Amino acid sequence: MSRPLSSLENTTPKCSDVWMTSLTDKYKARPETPEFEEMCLADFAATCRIVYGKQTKGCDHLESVQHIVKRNQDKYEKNSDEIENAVEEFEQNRGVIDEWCNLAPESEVVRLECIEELEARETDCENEQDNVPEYSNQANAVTEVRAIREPPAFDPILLRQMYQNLNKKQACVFYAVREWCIKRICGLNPDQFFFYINGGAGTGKSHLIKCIYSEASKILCKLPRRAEEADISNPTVLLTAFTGTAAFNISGTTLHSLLKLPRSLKPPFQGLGNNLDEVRSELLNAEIIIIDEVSMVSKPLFAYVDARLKQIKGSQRPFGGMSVIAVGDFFQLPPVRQSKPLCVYDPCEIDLWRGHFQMITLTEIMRQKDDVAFAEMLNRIRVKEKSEELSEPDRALLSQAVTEPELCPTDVLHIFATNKQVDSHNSAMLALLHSHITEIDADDYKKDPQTGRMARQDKPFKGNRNELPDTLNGVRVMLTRNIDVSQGLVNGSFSTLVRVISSEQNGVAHVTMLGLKMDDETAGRNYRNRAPGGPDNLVYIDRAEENMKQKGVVRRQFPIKLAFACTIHKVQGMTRTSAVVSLKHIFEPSMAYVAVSRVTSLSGLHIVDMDESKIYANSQITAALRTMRQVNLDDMMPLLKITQTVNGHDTLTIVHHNTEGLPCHVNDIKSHHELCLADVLCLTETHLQGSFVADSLHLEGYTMFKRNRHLSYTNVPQMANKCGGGVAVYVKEHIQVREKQYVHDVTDLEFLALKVEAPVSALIVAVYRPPDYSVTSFLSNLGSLLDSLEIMDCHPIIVCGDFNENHLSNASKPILELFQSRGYVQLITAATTDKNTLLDLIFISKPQHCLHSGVMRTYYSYHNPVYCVMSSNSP
Ligand SMILES: Nc1ncnc2c1ncn2[C@@H]1O[C@H](COP(=O)(O)OP(=O)(O)OP(=O)(O)O)[C@@H](O)[C@H]1O
Repeated sequence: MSRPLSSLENTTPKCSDVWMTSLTDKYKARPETPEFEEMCLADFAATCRIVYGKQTKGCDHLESVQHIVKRNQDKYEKNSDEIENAVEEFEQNRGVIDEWCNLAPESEVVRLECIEELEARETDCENEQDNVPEYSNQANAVTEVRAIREPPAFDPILLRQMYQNLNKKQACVFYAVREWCIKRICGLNPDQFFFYINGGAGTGKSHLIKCIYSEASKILCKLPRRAEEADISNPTVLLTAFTGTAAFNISGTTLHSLLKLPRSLKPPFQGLGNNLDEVRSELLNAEIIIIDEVSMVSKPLFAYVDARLKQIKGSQRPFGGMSVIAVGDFFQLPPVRQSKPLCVYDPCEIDLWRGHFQMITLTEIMRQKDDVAFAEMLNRIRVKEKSEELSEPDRALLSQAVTEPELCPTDVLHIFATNKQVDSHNSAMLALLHSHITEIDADDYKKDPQTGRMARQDKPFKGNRNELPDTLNGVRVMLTRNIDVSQGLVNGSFSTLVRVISSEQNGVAHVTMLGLKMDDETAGRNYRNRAPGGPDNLVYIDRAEENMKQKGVVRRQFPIKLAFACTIHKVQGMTRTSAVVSLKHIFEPSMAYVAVSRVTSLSGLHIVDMDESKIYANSQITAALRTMRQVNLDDMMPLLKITQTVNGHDTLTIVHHNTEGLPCHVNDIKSHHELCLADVLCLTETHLQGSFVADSLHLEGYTMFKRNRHLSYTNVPQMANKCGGGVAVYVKEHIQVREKQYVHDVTDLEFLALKVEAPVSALIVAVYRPPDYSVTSFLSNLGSLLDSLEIMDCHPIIVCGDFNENHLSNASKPILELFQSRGYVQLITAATTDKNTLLDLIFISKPQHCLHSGVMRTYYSYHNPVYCVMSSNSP
């Protein structure tokens, strides 16, 4: 090998001393001693330092590498043998942990149980996803496909009551989504929205989303469609939840089954493959997706939903361009597998939350609304930090529920933190209530290596599934699988085992079906009366199949387990009148809150093993929600906001609404949060007939004035005899008012005039012009009316009503022109109907008296109400 360049540069061109020996040359020339004879080149290179001529001169510190290594080993690995022995001993005996166990036995038990519980939850979760019914597997039951095709059929009467019961905050959200849908069908292309509906347990989140789902579906089905691409019956709103229980609770479907999500969410993303066309044709019309129990959705699952919707919709916009309503309470149970909740930022995961979602918080507790003190206490413990103490009043209230286990009612659900506690309670209850217990063996099959067939085993393998007690009357059981989500036969449904059906196989009785009385009477309709012996209204379930951990073994067993007690993780979303809750071994934030908030009143709650330190929230959630953007919903209920700021003593609030039928909508009017703020409520299209007024039409605190259609037309019989029309005005009882029954020279006009004398003096007239009533005749009669009002010399004059003249169109507006020619101003500027037209108008002779005006919202009429707030102090 040649010498280094630096050395060659110092030689003459004729110099022949250009070569030097390499490592190999030195190896070849190594001493012929036994030590070097045996040495390979690698060892030689590693242990023998190559010393060049120059270096040897005057160097006294030459030392072999081997020597250095040995010296360092002695220095740093002095105790290595002892350490190795100690580790081995520790592995064998776990001495340190045992020592800890001696010091704090209770904590150690809890620690071990928590590990066990977390493992169990992870298995549960796998089962959860595993058990989502497959599209093709259910030949004879109602399948998930049908659940999608046929939207949840809510009873219309019940649904109407649910709309009427919406509290103010719920109603604001409902109207916000409703308005978005109206804009969508009117072609106004509103922006995609991402709402997160937050709220403690029982604040009515599920109630609200059922209402939103129904209303949005009703409106969006009017969207123009391309017939060749989509079936009109396909859903426009997807109602989903993470768990089967939550899905059934809202009559929806699980996210997994709807979007055909794979069991493992690990990257890379798995597309729908051959199923894409089928799923796309079902979901192409969908505009909004509602996801309930979002607090249990992990970030990877959320990212999968986003990717799946992008694929289905063929759009790269977030969630494929669909608007999303995520619903849930992050202060309740978190996602499984230690994943961070969606609202907590994690730089290692795809974040679809922070940039998109805006929050709406429901605060009024509806579940415990008859026990307000309890409800308010629940709201406080929901967000209690670990370092905080319970306040004295809250401690006192909770202590009313604290009791001893032996004093608790045995027939109510017991809720524990760990599976071990649950199993022990279930066994104890079984022994207490049932003296004779037999077990239903699992049917286990194993692949025969010779025939390749699955052969039934004489005896079942031991497994992690419970054998079931064959004993009748009163055994409480819970389903452990999603048998049929659309039918409410889901993992976590409670029931009582009532009947066991057997048939003989090879001379041995073999249990083939179990008859259950479901706690939820609406569950399992299609599974009833399947057993011989006539209808008994029981829900019959069959054995379900699952792969066992042993390779090639399949088990067929009834997917139920004892349920005198259950874990806290099974009760999220449940409402009970009574429950026993143990706070022992609670191992996660929010568990205590979820458990104690299931009951409707404090009197139904029995707490055992009270431990205040177990009641705490996850501080990461508190921090994340504090900084989340809020949706501003003030505009949804403008009158509510205004009446909080004005002084009711010297203002007069006038509302007009075309009711499209007073008798059928009077309950909607009574429950409307803003209509009841009107001092003068003018209603058109009352559809009333005759002089009799039913009690139901009475609005509390109001005096009613009315004029039916047939009295309004003297010279136009075809109008007088037609159904519909009619005007009524409700005036608050404290207001001094006189009806102007006979207004001079005015005929053939549907109107009602009142003179208000205090607190604000005004003439108020409600008018209705039917769309088929000639404009010329109407204008002539309206002109006469305005003349007569002028003569009364009382201002301001307010004429409100449905004039069926669209003030948002470019067409001529003769009615507006007539009013303007008399000096009136029209106050309403925004659309008032579901077709984006402005038909409901308020004309005022002295606009300076008007403080506020605008459009309110309703759900039960094609028209929205309009309002104006008048002041007596205006110039
Ligand atoms: N506006 C309402 N009027 C009357 N009852 C209501 C209303 N909202 C909710 N409820 C009732 O209150 C109870 C709790 O409501 P819901 O299940 O919707 O609450 P939630 O917020 O979803 O609770 P959780 O977080 O525990 O699942 C239910 O019985 C429901 O019917």
